[in-house]
Parts: sequence; C-alpha cells; structure tokens
Amino acid sequence: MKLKIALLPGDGIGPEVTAQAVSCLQAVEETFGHEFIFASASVGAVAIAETGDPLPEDTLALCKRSDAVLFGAIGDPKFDNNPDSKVRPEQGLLKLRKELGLFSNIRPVKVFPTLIGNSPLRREIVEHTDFVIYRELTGGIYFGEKTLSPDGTSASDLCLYTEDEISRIAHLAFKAAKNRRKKLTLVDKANVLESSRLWRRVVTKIAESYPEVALNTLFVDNAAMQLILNPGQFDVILTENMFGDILSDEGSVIGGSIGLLPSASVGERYSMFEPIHGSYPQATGKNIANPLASILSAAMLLEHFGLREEADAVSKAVDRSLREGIVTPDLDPKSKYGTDDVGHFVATHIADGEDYRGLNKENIGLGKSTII
Ligand SMILES: NC(=O)c1ccc[n+]([C@@H]2O[C@H](COP(=O)([O-])OP(=O)(O)OC[C@H]3O[C@@H](n4cnc5c(N)ncnc54)[C@H](O)[C@@H]3O)[C@@H](O)[C@H]2O)c1
Ligand SMILES: CC(C)[C@H](C(=O)O)[C@@H](O)C(=O)O
Ligand SMILES: [Mg+2]
Repeated sequence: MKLKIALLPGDGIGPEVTAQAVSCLQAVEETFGHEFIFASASVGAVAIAETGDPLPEDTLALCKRSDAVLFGAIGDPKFDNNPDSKVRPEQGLLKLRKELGLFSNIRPVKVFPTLIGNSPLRREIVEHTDFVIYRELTGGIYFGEKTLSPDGTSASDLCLYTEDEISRIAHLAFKAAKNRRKKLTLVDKANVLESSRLWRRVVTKIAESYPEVALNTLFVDNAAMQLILNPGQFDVILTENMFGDILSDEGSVIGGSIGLLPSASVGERYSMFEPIHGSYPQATGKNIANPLASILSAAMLLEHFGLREEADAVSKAVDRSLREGIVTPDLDPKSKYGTDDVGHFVATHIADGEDYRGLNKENIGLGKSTII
C-alpha cells in the first residue's frame, strides 16, 4: 500500500516522539513492502515563531493532500503563562481538527500485563481494564462563542451541540460497542446542562437501532469516580469534547503513564493520529519522553487503513519492549533507556530482529522514504 503521511511534530517532546513513530513506520514499510511518503510541516508554537500563525496555510494544505496526519504535540510555557496572548499554539490544533472535520476522537485505554504493578491502583482493580473513549472533538465548549467583557472582568464560553453532531459520533460509538463487549456508557451532566439533556435524548433514541448494545448513562462526576473505583466496568464511553479530554488523561493513570496512550481522530474524509499527551516542555531535549503513545498512534494509523498485521507487529514489538524492560523513566525511574532507545528497540523488532536505523528529531522524515 502507498500512503502519503503528513508529519506535524510540533513543539516540546513532539519531534522526539514523532521521530520514533516514523522510525517504526519505516520498519513496517521495509518489512511488509509498503511505500510511505512522509512530508513534515510546522504547527503550534514552532509555526508561530516561523510565521505568526499556529496553523500555516501550507501545513493545512499538506494535510488535505495527504492520506493521514501523524501529529506530535503542541504547546509552549511562554503561551501557557500568558493568558493575554491573542495567538496560541492550541489554536493550531483546534483549527486543524475543525478544518479536517475530525469529529470523532478515539482514545483506547488498556493495561499492559507487565505494567499492572505500575498503576497506583490495586491489581484486582486495574487488571481487567480495557475500554475506549469516543470523544466528540469538533463541537461543544471548545468551539462555542467566547466572550470577554470590555473591562476584562467577565468572560464566557458557550457549550453548543446540535443533534447531528451528537448523532454522527454516537453511531460510530455504538458500532464500536457492537464489535467489542456490547456495552456503551454515555457520560454527560444531564442533571445540570441543557446540552447534556440533548445528548441523552439523541443517544437514547439511537440506542433503539442497536438492540444488542446495552446503554447506560453516568453523570461525569460519578464517571470520574467510577473510572478509579472499577475501570473494568467500561467498554465504550461516549462523551462530549471537554469531558472526553479530562477523562482520557485520568484514564491514562490506570495503565501507568500518559506516555502510553494513543489516539485516532477521524471524520468523513480525513484522519489524524496523535498521542493524548502534550508537549511536556520540562522533558524537551532530555531524551526521557516515552515514545510509545506516538508509536501506538502510528499503529492506529495502520489499523485505520486495514493494515492489521502491520499494526499487530507494532503492538507486539511494544509489548516486547515493556516485557524486556526497555522503557523510559516514567515507567521505571531507574531505567537507563531513553526515548530513542525505546523507539529503536520497537522498530528493530518490527523489522523482525534486524538492526534497523532509527531517526532523531534532527533528521525526521529524511529517512529512506520519499519526501513530498
Ligand atoms: N494534543 C496536544 O498537542 C496537547 C495535549 C495536552 C497538552 N498540550 C499542551 O502541552 C503543554 C503542556 O501541558 P501539560 O503539562 O498540561 O500536559 P502534558 O501532557 O504535556 O504533560 C503532563 C505530564 O504528563 C507526563 N507526560 C506527558 N507526556 C509524556 C511522555 N511522552 N512520556 C512520559 N511522561 C509524559 C509528564 O509527567 C508531564 O508533566 C501545554 O502547552 C498544553 O496546552 C498539548
Ligand atoms: C491541547 C488541548 C487543546 C487538547 C484538547 O483539550 O483537546 C489536549 O488536551 C488533547 O487532549 O489533545
Ligand atoms: Mg487533553
């Protein structure tokens, strides 16, 4: 298969972890005989520094002419610590999601057997954790009208949803539940919010079309508690934008590190794959960031295009790195392995044990593949 993949490494640890994901994709390309054509472009604070725009037109154009986007992370403390900044890296990510119509954000949470001991929760609580969050990604409070009073003493953010926005991700979530353990939990705040009461009405109606899927509902405060009390109860969680953002980071703790959680963002035409973590500024350049979330996001990219054997090869190599203790310090504080060691190990074992050249953030996308 020939795939054109836009690389948007972004800020902070983004380039470091994305380089390892590309290295793994190149190992897949070589091992399974595919052709991946990579092209890098700027996004986030890096793009602001270059152009003043967190999502330059050239970057968006590259994404629209590619088959998929592999995204690193955006964000920089100089913007985080300046609430008056009119331009922010996050605007680039949100605009990209909206422009590409990526309304469904899929965030799987599972516990790797060798990491059960890493969880702050007891083994019997976490050992059966295997759920996926379907997060609505292009509506709600993220994209509603924002106001700031002229004197700067009051502000608001509108949470707006339409029936169509809810319906289209609900169908994807129900279909996923049909192919999993046939349970879907709608998480909302319908006891307070009108928008949540619309979610509940629309999803309850759609459930009638999926009689084999059991629907239950939880208010988001209770859901946050249930995630810790008994994560094994969940199969598919369907929720709106803000709640999905918060619950997925919480879910990452169950498995031992946010550095393990991948995501896929899909719409009618485009798709983007990225770790759920951010730019982790404190780790930039230290070679300590866990690249597995980015590597597993690349596996979700392969899965999305029907390359299941290839995706399995990546996941198996990741499992092997965890079993053999080739992990970054977030998983083992005494670890002597860095971001590049973990990426190289995984790539090598995808390429069936052959020694495979890795990439680093300087030469990302300059590997054997064609660059468009
Ligand atoms: N999708 C994205 O690009 C995205 C997501 C979240 C946050 N951000 C941005 O990132 C910046 C930092 O935000 P933050 O500190 O709240 O979130 P963050 O996810 O960058 O880091 C939070 C904590 O998670 C851990 N962590 C994150 N990534 C890790 C990795 N790969 N390996 C090991 N540990 C890891 C670290 O302990 C870190 O302090 C902000 O500017 C924020 O807006 C971007
Ligand atoms: C950086 C921020 C806009 C983003 C979000 O809230 O969606 C991040 O937290 C994420 O989870 O991808
Ligand atoms: Mg988040």
